[in-house]
Amino acid sequence: MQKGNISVQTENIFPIIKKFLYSDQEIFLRELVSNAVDATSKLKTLARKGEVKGELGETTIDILIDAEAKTLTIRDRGIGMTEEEVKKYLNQVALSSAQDFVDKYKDEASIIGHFGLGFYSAFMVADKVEVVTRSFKEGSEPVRWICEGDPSYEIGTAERDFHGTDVILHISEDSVQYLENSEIEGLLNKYARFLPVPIRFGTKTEVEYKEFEGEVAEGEEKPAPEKIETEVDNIINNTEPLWKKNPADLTDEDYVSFYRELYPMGQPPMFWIHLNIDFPFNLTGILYFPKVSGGLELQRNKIQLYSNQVYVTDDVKEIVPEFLTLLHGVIDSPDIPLNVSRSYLQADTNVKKITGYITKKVAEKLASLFKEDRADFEDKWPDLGVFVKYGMISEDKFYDRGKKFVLLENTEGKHSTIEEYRERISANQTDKYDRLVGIYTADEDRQHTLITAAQDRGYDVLVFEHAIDAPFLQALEQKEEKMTFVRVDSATPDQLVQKDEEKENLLSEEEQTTVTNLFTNIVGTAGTVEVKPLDVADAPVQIVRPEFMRRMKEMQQLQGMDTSMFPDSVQVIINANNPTVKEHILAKEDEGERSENATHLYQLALLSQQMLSGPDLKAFVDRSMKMLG
Ligand SMILES: Nc1ncnc2c1ncn2[C@@H]1O[C@H](COP(=O)(O)OP(=O)(O)OP(=O)(O)O)[C@@H](O)[C@H]1O
Repeated sequence: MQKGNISVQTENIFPIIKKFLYSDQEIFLRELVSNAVDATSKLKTLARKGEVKGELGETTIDILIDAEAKTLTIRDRGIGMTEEEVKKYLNQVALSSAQDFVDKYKDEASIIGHFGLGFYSAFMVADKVEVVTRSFKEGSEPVRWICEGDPSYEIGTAERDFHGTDVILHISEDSVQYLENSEIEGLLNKYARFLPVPIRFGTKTEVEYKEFEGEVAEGEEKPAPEKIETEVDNIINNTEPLWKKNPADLTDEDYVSFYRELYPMGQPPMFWIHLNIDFPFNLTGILYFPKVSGGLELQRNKIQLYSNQVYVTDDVKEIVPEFLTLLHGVIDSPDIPLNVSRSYLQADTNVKKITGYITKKVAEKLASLFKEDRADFEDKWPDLGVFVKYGMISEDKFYDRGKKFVLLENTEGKHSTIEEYRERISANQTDKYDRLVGIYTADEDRQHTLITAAQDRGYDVLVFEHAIDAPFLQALEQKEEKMTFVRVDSATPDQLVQKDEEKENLLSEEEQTTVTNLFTNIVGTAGTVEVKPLDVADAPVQIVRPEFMRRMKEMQQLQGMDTSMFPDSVQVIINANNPTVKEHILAKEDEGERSENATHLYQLALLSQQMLSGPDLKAFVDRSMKMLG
């Protein structure tokens, strides 16, 4: 054995690396298996060029645990290294890159990817690393290199009858979990699932039943099938994941079964996009549209990021726009810098281009679905809507594309694009300021009375009942020309779309004052009272919540502010022109009867919006019975 000293200052590297990467210790396996894959791929490339003498033979990578010797070995049959190369790559490259790493990240709190640490990460879990390697080059002698993590190493001869490299980790006391099968299997599943070279970890038993094939004498039963168990290699990875294949060669079933492979528990996706671009950056992948009508949060963090089939992370926030994190699937790009900090990543021009590209592809896919089969698109809208609206709210570019296919649904289940909607309502729902007024409900059942009243006026009532709808209609108001939205309960039906016409008030000034005072007494602090000349056919008492005030309050609630101090700004509108007001209130001489009738009308208005409960509701029911009797 020859001894030497590694040329860089490594004495102090261990504590720093261990401290930095403690929580991410497990990436050592990804790094070492990636090196093994690289070495194997390089050999295959050389073989294709005719630069390898003799047969290539098996190229499978083995992961071996020896619990007794406390070693974990990563064995490849790749290009291997000569003694010179070991000295060059392991002593100089690997260890000096570790030094670079420490220099670079000393002051950096967050690190993404951790690539660039490579071979050296072995020392995060091992206190001694042994490498036995033999170059594919003809006449190469096997070499053994041993390093215990300090600057000294040993190099000498070894036994090995095939080319490639064994990296033998003598696992340290505080990392013994890496000697357990289940732990290693879990890590391989996470990081190595789609690596391009087969990776074997132990064996598994395959069971087969063989039917009895001999003669069965008459009256005798055929013997039960024979159970045959065979030990076969346990290859843990799929070397040709779907996203690397040519979309033209794939069927829908292929995509669906790949989705199942990624998310065994999930519902089948609605559709997908196969991404494939070489220039100006390299990116492949498949993005699936899940059914998102349920909880939004459940859907997140389902996109996995790969770099040349090596799993990197499922935290893709910096790479795809926020709304696209609702999608599922895989993005694979060697062009996303992985060894840098997040802030750098956000500013990176390649990442920006990738983000733009993905957004564009998603919008194009939706646009083509919309164009090709509108009926199907409408069927999927309950799941798609949230996603499209979210995108339109959060990305200007997506808004411009999305406005062509975003659908507004009305209470009759009819869907229209913004343009179609504009056309449909412009005649009847343009107000005196020349604005188009969209009318919507947030709760079809509860606001049924109000919806009917609006429809009686020929208004179209949209359904906006998802949490995303409030910011969405705000976005429409900002971006669309002369368009505004009001909820059915924001004004009396005739005032939803403000027209210029002044109505005559059938009550005298004095009568109006009497009615105002009477109702103010009854309503108390629950709201303000106003007497207005509405249509004769409109209800005598109505309750409205002005749009602006209600939205303000909702917004504050959304931001987690305590709004209990602000009363619900409810307005009680008395329809001066409804004959009931005259007949059942003003015409009554008896104060008590007058007040009782007014209370009854007020409670009817509350009831029609499901705002009546408790003792008030009981009083209302009792009074109704009495009236009937
Ligand atoms: N299993 C292996 N077979 C052959 N050569 C290897 C093997 N592992 C490492 N090497 C050599 O050692 C060098 C240093 O490895 P290291 O993992 O530190 O860096 P890297 O692979 O070049 O880059 P990265 O930092 O992305 O991992 C490699 O470039 C390669 O030449």
